[in-house]
Amino acid sequence: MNQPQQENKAERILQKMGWNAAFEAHFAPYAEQGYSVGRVTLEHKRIYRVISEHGELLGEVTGKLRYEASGREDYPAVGDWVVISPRPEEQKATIHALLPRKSKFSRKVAGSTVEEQIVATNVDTVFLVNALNHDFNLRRIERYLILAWESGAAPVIVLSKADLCDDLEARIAEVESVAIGVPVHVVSAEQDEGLDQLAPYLGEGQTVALLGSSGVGKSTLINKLSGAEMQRVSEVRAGDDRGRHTTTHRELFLLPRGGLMIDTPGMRELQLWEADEGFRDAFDDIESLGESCRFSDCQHLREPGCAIRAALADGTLDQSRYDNYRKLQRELAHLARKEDAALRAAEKAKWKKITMGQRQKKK
Ligand SMILES: Nc1nc2c(ncn2[C@@H]2O[C@H](COP(=O)(O)OP(=O)(O)OP(=O)(O)O)[C@@H](O)[C@H]2O)c(=O)[nH]1
Ligand SMILES: [Zn+2]
Repeated sequence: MNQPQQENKAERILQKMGWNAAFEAHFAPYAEQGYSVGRVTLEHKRIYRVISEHGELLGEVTGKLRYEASGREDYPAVGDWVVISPRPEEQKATIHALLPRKSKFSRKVAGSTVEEQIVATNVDTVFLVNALNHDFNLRRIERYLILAWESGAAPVIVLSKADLCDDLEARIAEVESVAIGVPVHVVSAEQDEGLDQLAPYLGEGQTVALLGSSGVGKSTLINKLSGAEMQRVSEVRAGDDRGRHTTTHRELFLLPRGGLMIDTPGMRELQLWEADEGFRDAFDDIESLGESCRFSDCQHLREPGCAIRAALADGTLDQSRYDNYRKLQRELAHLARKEDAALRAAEKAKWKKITMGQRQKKK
């Protein structure tokens, strides 16, 4: 292959992986210094699988990055674009830096620490998958919307298992009333219905992540969109073929018809933990109603000129939506208090360690 052809091919790989002008602009200063770039598809014990124009490489971060990192959020996560120096002959790379994230899904690290753990980044669209069976729950959709808005990815509601529902119109109307302006699509992965509605979100280089409770049909949907029993099945089969395992298992993967899918275990267990902006976006209707109360510090209890109570009375605001709003607000406030307490405890422990160290030195 001649040089330009090779360059074109390399560029095509990056484009398929979601490379765009915005990332390119952030990368420009690194490019000048001769660095390459790649996207993280899997993390395992601080070893990162990275797709680059040099193919798939195993990356490790530099000591400098580790030294300068103030927490887990400064380390690469699945979906990240990373600045690398590749060693293609060894299929390895050194990771020097992360490019700024377009969006991120995070959760609190398990246990009493208050560290943020990033489970997926640079997601363009998040499918909020909800089954249209007895599990259907508007309040859960409201909760997922907070997570979605907080992440910076655009939410799309996917109502799955349409074959189990005989009142579609009513369900859709209910969902639309709590997810104002959010696209809603009805599918049945099992019956292969409605899936082409999802194609626009899966154009070349577009990244989608799935959020939804256990059993709503996320794996089934991924398998259908992959056009094959790709995800879990290949992992099971990998048991008798080690070589295959390493080449097939990824948490960020290309779909055969273009588009990328993120399916990390962390995404599947995502809980609400910190979401000021996400909360306001998800309940924009209620928040703006509250702003038109006569008193700016209205508690919406007995005050005259309360816009919220007026809306509840005339039915423009649904009581159960408002109740959930209050409930989630309390929950977030409670989490924030817990975090503050944990943060203070961590600070205290740190200072104790430092002062003890100093005392020891004096001895
Ligand atoms: N009737 C019907 N069943 C479906 C449909 N899609 C998935 N299912 C069934 O729902 C069950 C759960 O599906 P999964 O795809 O494993 O659900 P999941 O969301 O990946 O679940 P977790 O892996 O636990 O998060 C399986 O028994 C599927 O066969 C559908 O469109 N219609
Ligand atoms: Zn009020």
